[in-house]
Amino acid sequence: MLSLVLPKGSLEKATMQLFDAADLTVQRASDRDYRASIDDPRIDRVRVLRPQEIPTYLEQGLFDLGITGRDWITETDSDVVSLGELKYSKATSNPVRVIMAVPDGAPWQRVSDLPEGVRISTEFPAMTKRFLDKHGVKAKVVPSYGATEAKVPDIVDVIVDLTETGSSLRKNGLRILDTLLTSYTELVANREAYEDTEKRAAMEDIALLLQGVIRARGNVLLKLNVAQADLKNVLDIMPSMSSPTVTSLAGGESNAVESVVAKRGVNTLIPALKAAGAHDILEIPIAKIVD
Ligand SMILES: Nc1ncnc2c1ncn2[C@@H]1O[C@H](COP(=O)(O)OP(=O)(O)OP(=O)(O)O)[C@@H](O)[C@H]1O
Ligand SMILES: O=P(O)(O)OC[C@H]1O[C@H](OP(=O)(O)OP(=O)(O)O)[C@H](O)[C@@H]1O
Ligand SMILES: [Mg+2]
Repeated sequence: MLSLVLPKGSLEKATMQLFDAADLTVQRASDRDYRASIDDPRIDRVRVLRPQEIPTYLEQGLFDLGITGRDWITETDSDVVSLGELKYSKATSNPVRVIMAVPDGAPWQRVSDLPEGVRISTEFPAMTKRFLDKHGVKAKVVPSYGATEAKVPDIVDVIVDLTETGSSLRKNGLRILDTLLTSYTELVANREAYEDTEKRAAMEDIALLLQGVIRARGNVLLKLNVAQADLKNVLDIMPSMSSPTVTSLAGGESNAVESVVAKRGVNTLIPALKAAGAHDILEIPIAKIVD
């Protein structure tokens, strides 16, 4: 029923992993296979394409639903409907930023310091021109097709590029002057398809599954048993999403407690729970959390 377009490149691996974890496994013969399928009654066609082109194809109605970065939606100024941010990038769950950067030793401290005729290389010429206009800077914007950091200081004076971990900027001796955009990966739809009741329901189902996986990341389920006398001590230190579930065990003075907790911190939490009187402690991975 829905046609779906997924990003090739930086987001490809993380997107395939997300769909797999959402029980929407993308089937394809190899990573060179750009026509894929998903064994799901709501999805009838899957294509893998460059994220730069995805907003335009969605706007034109060539696909109903897709995944791309907010950076390319902004750059192409496409009229699409967002079904929400999906919090993952190439390497982390943090957003990427479109930044303006200059060599460490450059004399400029802010955008308005840039002299007339300054040369700027970028994969985002439209966004860069809008930003320069806002700051009243007249520059020569040169389109880049990648490896943008390598072009300063000899080919251009300034770059506008993406940064995620900051490692490319550090390796190339660059300093951030300003941020043009903070960009998450997004689930986006064609406007007309989104207005169709059945298609919208299918899109929302898919969004729910994908968000459920993202929400579960970094969390685990802890289950334990504790005697009635120690219950309060255990509950005092047990974190939870809302409040821990407490069930009394058959025939006695003992309780089972379960709670969703952040994985980070479990290394200190489990010994603390044990010291507070908990026993039979289980740590269980969670596939999805749907609010
Ligand atoms: N660390 C990252 N570096 C680059 N893009 C990222 C990163 N994390 C997420 N993205 C997103 O992935 C998309 C990158 O698209 P792009 O077409 O440039 O792919 P690419 O992987 O950079 O391809 P190539 O390696 O050929 O440059 C953008 O929407 C961008 O926001
Ligand atoms: O902050 P970081 O974690 O270092 O990530 C940002 C880098 O990743 C992207 O490059 P990409 O791999 O797309 O290569 P390209 O420049 O050739 O497009 C982007 O253009 C930056 O160079
Ligand atoms: Mg790139």
